[in-house]
Amino acid sequence: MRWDLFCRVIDNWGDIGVCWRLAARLGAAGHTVRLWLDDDRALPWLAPAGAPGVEVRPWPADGAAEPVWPEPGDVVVEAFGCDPPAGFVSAMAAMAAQTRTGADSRRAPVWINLEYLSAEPYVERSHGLASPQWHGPGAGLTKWFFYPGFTARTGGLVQGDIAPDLRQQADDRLSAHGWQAQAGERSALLFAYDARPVPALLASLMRGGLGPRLLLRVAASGTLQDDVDRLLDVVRAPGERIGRARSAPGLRVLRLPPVAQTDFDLLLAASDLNLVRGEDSFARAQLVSAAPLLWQIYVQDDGAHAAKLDAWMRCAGLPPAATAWQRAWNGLGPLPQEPQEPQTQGVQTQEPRTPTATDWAAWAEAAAGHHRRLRADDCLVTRLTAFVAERRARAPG
Ligand SMILES: Cc1cn([C@H]2C[C@H](O)[C@@H](COP(=O)(O)OP(=O)(O)O[C@H]3O[C@@H](C)[C@H](O)[C@@H](O)[C@H]3O)O2)c(=O)[nH]c1=O
Repeated sequence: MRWDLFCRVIDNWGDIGVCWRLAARLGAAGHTVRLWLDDDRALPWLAPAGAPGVEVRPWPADGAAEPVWPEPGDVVVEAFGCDPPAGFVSAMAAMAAQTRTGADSRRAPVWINLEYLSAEPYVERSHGLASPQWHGPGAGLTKWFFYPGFTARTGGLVQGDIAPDLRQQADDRLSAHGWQAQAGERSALLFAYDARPVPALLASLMRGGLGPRLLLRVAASGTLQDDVDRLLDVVRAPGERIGRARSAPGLRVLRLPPVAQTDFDLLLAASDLNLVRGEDSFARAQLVSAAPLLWQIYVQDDGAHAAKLDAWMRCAGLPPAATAWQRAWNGLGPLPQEPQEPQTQGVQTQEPRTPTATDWAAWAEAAAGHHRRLRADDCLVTRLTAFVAERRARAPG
């Protein structure tokens, strides 16, 4: 099928990261995709080689004159409710009108709103719902909500071909760059918005079974690289990327440049712990790696991110110490080794508990189980194409 995928880059790299992954996967499955982007500045490093079947087209800035839009394809996907341009939607509506009057045998495109990923219960309830359009250029059309998710009653996750020997491939690739861990050293990938609790978190994790020696690979993170350097005391002599951390003995730090998304997957696959953020790196880490992950969630002004985090932790079956580390990483609770404040007068205070290697082992087991369950599911692209085929079958012509 021919797909038009609209992506508005709001901030960071999640919008383009999610859309590029979907576009590339659709292309790999034999579809053709026009990816309409309002900001393609990340593409030269995120997707330097492009992808078969995917053509990137500019989406003119708001207020700029709209181009003469080509005829819409079989499916139009707007990512995260980004509202495709009025001229394009008018063209969709015109196709639908001609189909209805029998003036044209082509089908109007199926219009999908690809939503945010969450493990919250509303996702199963809302997945696949119709949103009839009453006003504006799309009046008369129906937009369909498609929710990625972690269960069979959602749209699933973009999986694609994940090679069984990905970890080996990853280790080889990292060795070629000199980014590999040394013998007896574990490795973690840090991709974060905010580096504030990093040294204390790492010290706690290393005491809790991740140590005694750790290589921390710090991914490019946009604006926060300097913070990470300062907090971890990274040595910044020319050509020297190895550093040391103030509060975590046994830690070696490697600062990475931005890498292509396919290489980013290898970094995730090669690490014993992934500290990921946003949506795409978070989703990907649990698919390409059986190792534990810590998710730095995108903060929402109304605090809704806390419920979103809790829902995912339940779905991933995180054991107690992992839950505490996860909440602490997001500023939602203390680190496991810190004394707990009594909640109410008279209630016995929980003893401060230092995490142990058992905590790490329990977490690793839970993470591996969650990874296996996800990998047993089919790909979002399979579910999306089936969903589209069903809509087309119900509205023939
Ligand atoms: C560091 C790095 C990232 N990447 C890619 C991986 C991902 O596809 C992408 C990062 O996207 P994310 O992990 O989603 O994190 P993110 O935080 O960058 O993105 C987002 O989170 C969403 C929840 C918000 O709605 C978005 O607006 C956005 O903030 O960048 C590389 O390809 N190479 C790299 O070196």
